[in-house]
Amino acid sequence: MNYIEYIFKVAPLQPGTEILIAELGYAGFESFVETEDGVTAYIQKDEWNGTILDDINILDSKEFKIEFTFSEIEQINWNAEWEKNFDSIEVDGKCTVRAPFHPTKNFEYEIVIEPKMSFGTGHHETTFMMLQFILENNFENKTVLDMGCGTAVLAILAAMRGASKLDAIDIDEWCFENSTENIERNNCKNISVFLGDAALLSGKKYDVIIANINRNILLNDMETYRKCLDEGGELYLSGFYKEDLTIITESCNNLGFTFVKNKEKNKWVAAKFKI
Ligand SMILES: C[S@@+](CC[C@H](N)C(=O)[O-])C[C@H]1O[C@@H](n2cnc3c(N)ncnc32)[C@H](O)[C@@H]1O
Repeated sequence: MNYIEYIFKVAPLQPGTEILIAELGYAGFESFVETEDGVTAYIQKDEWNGTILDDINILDSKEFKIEFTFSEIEQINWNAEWEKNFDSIEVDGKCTVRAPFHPTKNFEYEIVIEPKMSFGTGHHETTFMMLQFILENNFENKTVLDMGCGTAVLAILAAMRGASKLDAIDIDEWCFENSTENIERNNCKNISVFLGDAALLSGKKYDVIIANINRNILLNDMETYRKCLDEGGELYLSGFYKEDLTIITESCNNLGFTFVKNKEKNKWVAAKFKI
């Protein structure tokens, strides 16, 4: 499979690189290697088009100077790239997310993720805050949907926290395959993975829905999430910026959800709602 490789030089390096990676991730770039002066980002050639950078706001920002070149490259050894660039993370002293090549750590919850090209290593603010929510709340004997599962890291932690049965759904074939591998690797036998979108949810019911996707998809699929939850159901959302919390909350309120609390990290938000 061929990829398009973008080499970005970013000044000032931080927070420019961090913001750029977040925006590229949401535009569809699938893997990032941080370099001394910026970041190299990859997207599969068949998912690339010439307008891919049109919505990357930081490129128009006067605060940062960003230069880039791009070219087509052939197959990449992702594991070698990740081994060079991926550190394990720790969440609130209770949970670690690491790759198979990291040494084992003595945490209450140890998640092993082969990240490859799927989103969901815990490094992104939205994943991190959702992991925090899962650690802080009761998942014992709950049925859970992880919508937009990426690597399935959220479903895996929810399973470790006692959820009884889980569905993990992603629209991206690579994420579907990667989630399947990660679930097996973490020995979570009660998680089923599906390739698709909210259309798969017709007639389904859960106690908890976790969805870290993006503002527009969350708004679009909110009514479907509502239909999948009964009284007492919980909804955890992320993948949107601080300024979008109002519109997300309004959409939830219109469907009968009550806002419970939110978290903020850099410019990202995660929020909990209840029905
Ligand atoms: C921001 S990532 C989150 C991954 C992981 N849940 C995490 O928290 O790190 C969003 C994921 O949603 C998937 N996605 C995008 N649109 C979707 C849709 N309409 N339905 C289901 N999944 C979708 C993407 O493929 C991507 O893996």
